[in-house]
Amino acid sequence: MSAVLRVEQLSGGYSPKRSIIHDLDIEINEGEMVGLIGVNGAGKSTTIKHILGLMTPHQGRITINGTTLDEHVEDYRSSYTYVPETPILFDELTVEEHLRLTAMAYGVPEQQYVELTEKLLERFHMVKKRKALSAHLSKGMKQKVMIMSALLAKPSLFIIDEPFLGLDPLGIRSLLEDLVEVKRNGSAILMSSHILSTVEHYCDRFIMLDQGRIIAHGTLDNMLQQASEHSKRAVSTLEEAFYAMLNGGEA
Ligand SMILES: Nc1ncnc2c1ncn2[C@@H]1O[C@H](COP(=O)(O)OP(=O)(O)OP(=O)(O)O)[C@@H](O)[C@H]1O
Repeated sequence: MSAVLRVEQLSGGYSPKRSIIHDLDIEINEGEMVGLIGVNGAGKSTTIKHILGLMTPHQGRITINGTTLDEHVEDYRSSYTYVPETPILFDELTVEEHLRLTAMAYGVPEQQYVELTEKLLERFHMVKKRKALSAHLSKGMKQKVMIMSALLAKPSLFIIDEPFLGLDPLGIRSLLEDLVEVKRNGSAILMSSHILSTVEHYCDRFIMLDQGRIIAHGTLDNMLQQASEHSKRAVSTLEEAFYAMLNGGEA
């Protein structure tokens, strides 16, 4: 397996004098889904903004497919898609026009665009809304447009910030099933979420942040073991591990 995303000794923040995230090392390989977890303000979004290239690190190096943003800005940016927590769409474009725009930006071949678009509109129950302006969509539907665009682009790396909140149960199921397929096809996924009972079953590894530092990482078994050792009691779910690690050792 080769690393799609490699973050080495990353520190960064909003002011040059004060780092919010500290010495982060993250590696995500082809075909892996990694969950980024932590309490509000732990530094998940700040980490993601650095990986997206929206913030300049104070220290450290970030590569996607071996390339830094500074080396090849276009290669770097076209290697990932980002699904933000709050959908960002063009009000005056329809659902289909958003998908078309994504296909153009990521160089998706026409035949693939046509086939995938039909499949995605059906999978996400959006066929009837294909001609709707995004301004007229519900919050969850807007989220689905972002997700469908990401899936259409088929990048090496998916960066997904808290995807479940606006989605109905059918949408969540479709997203998770599609992410499993995305992994099977060799892409890497970094997903931030507070819905631990869901990510527990889908992520291959986890990174737990607290005050901008990694306090636990590894597979579910690794996390449970670290939390058990930390709290000196048996821990059997990711949610319990979360409490045990962050709540003064109390599970
Ligand atoms: N634009 C900003 N300017 C200055 N400080 C910020 C900014 N955005 C976030 N912060 C600070 O950075 C720290 C980490 O915030 P961040 O948004 O990365 O947390 P998070 O883990 O994504 O939280 P949440 O789960 O609430 O989304 C917090 O202390 C926050 O106040």
